[in-house]
Amino acid sequence: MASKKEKKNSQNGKHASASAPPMTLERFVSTMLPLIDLEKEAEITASLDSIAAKSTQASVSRGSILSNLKCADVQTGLLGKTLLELQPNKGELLPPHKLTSHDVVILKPNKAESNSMPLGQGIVYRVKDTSIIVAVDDVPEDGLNSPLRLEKLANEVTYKRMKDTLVMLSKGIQKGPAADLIPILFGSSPPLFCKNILSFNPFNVSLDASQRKAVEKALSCSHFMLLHGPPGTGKTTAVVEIILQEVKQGSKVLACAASNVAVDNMVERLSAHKLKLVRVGHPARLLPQVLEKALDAQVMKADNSALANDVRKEMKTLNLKLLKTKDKRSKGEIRRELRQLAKEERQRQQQAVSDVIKDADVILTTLTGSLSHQLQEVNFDIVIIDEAAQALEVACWMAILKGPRCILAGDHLQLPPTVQSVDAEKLGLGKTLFARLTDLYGDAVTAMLTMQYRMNHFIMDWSSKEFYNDKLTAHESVEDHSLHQIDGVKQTSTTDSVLVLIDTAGCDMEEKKDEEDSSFNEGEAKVALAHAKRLVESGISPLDIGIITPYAAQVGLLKIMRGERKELKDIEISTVDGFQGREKEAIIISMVRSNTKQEVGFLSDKRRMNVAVTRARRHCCLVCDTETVSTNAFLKRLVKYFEDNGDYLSASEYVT
Ligand SMILES: Nc1ncnc2c1ncn2[C@@H]1O[C@H](COP(=O)(O)OP(=O)(O)OP(=O)(O)O)[C@@H](O)[C@H]1O
Repeated sequence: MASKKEKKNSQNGKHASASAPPMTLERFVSTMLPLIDLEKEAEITASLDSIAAKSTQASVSRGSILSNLKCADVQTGLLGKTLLELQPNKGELLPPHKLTSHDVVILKPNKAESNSMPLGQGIVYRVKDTSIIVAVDDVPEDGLNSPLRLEKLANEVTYKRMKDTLVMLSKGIQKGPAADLIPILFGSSPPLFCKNILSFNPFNVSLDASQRKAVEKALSCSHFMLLHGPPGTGKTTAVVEIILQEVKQGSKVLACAASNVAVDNMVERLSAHKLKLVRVGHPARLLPQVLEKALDAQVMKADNSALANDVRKEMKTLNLKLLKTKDKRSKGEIRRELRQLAKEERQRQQQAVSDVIKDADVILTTLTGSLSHQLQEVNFDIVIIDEAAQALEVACWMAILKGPRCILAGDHLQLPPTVQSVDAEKLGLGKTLFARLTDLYGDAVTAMLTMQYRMNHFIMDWSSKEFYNDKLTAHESVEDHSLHQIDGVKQTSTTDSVLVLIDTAGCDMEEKKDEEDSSFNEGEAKVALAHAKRLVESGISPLDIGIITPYAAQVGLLKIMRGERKELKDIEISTVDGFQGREKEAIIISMVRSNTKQEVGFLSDKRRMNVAVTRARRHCCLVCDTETVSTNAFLKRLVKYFEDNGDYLSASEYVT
């Protein structure tokens, strides 16, 4: 039997069949509204406890509360935010917990009742083994010297904004800047492109032919375009060029992605150019290297902010005067003056924000961020969404409604966004706009990038044939690169090979299941670590090696089995899903499934295997039971490809 999670993920592999009726705006809104609620509930159940409803003790044991902390440090400096560093009151290490960077948290006295008022609210900025740092707007006046606890809050903003967007879509937003675009994205009128394809002078002179074509198509689209970027083909490079060209033509651009990291990646790439960039988002959620582009940083430098500061100083003096004044009438006058100044301070602050936003060429934010209050009244000439195939369609609409044109960049043949609710997934929440528009309009609206800059051609060819109609070409700088060409690496049979298949069939390495129904395979873990050790012994840096597997339980097992072995400490071990968008010189894939029933579970989701194999630059090693996995036709082709084009080894050679 496939596990619940596998069933959920196998749904991911399906696109709407050609015969499915095209989605209408009305059906989209009515289908999605309840699914957003389902997803919100699933997220809360999965990672949080409803704090009021459940006991604090239960939350502590599930890790959504960190208790018995002390405030070890208070620092200002993160663009006006204060960083509180909290450490365990007893012992050195924080207990196991589920708080991660960017979570919204509240701070309470350790013994406070579960429904008591918090001392403050903030965003988790950093999590270390020994402490957790939280960014808050205001330092609590007292309470920091006593034991504290942190509680994770459900981040309901995204869900609320998605619902607001659906309501806007259903209620006459058709009059807004995206009025003409909306019916096109639902298939009721066709998208247009300028007849004369615009030629352009590239800022990046090394753009390849497919990237140039994609930029031309983007510049000439009157409504929307899909930029299809298979692994390593320079999708973000093309997106950056499109943004630069649009700004050159006088457009105001909104550039978004679902994740903060992907947005910051665009900010970093654009920073080298003379552009007025503004990154909208909470400073605690931004990478340190892009902080100077943050809205808060630029607002602090604005004239109106300086004036607002002067007003605040004046208010401080008046407040002191108020304390000393006894006369009732004078007190009344001071209060009136204070109210007036408070109003002025607010207006100047708002003016400073809107000046910075108005002056910007490009605003960069997450899809959720595009509905933040600072952007409420702001419209754009074009909306560009990177990693659009990893974003929920509803989330994309938050940004799309802000402009008459949009470019969606992504690859629907890699993994889609994770949907936590099995029911919401089944009912279509995970179907992306990118995939839907590919089904609806296909090549007419798509520019595909075809030159890839990551993989040796042996690694690429399988993916190219299986997914991209054999259209990919490896750039000469990578097509034949192999591990032994890296400085300091010995030439051995392992570093010479690009593809390696290690077969566990007949080696007594059956899978097992943990209590959460996730599969693991001890024999395979041993083999994967042994192969990693061989690579390290040949001189490959452990930082250049990744071990990836579809199963969370196998990740846990691999980490336990690696233990304290120093030579393997820096090897990254992760699920395939957690590795999307990343790369390593050498990738070892542990497929896990090995059983007499010949079940392959969610290994059969083609997109997951596409992501797994295409993370590797120079060396890809597949560890699997060929007998079990070959029962699936797609996996059988993968195994055969490795057998035909790489080295075939038996797992018994690794575990003598
Ligand atoms: N025209 C080009 N000439 C040389 N190198 C390029 C070119 N385009 C992209 N690259 C290189 O290819 C790599 C991948 O580029 P980029 O990050 O833009 O790709 P991506 O498609 O967004 O990545 P991913 O596959 O992770 O989604 C980068 O190292 C980039 O410098």
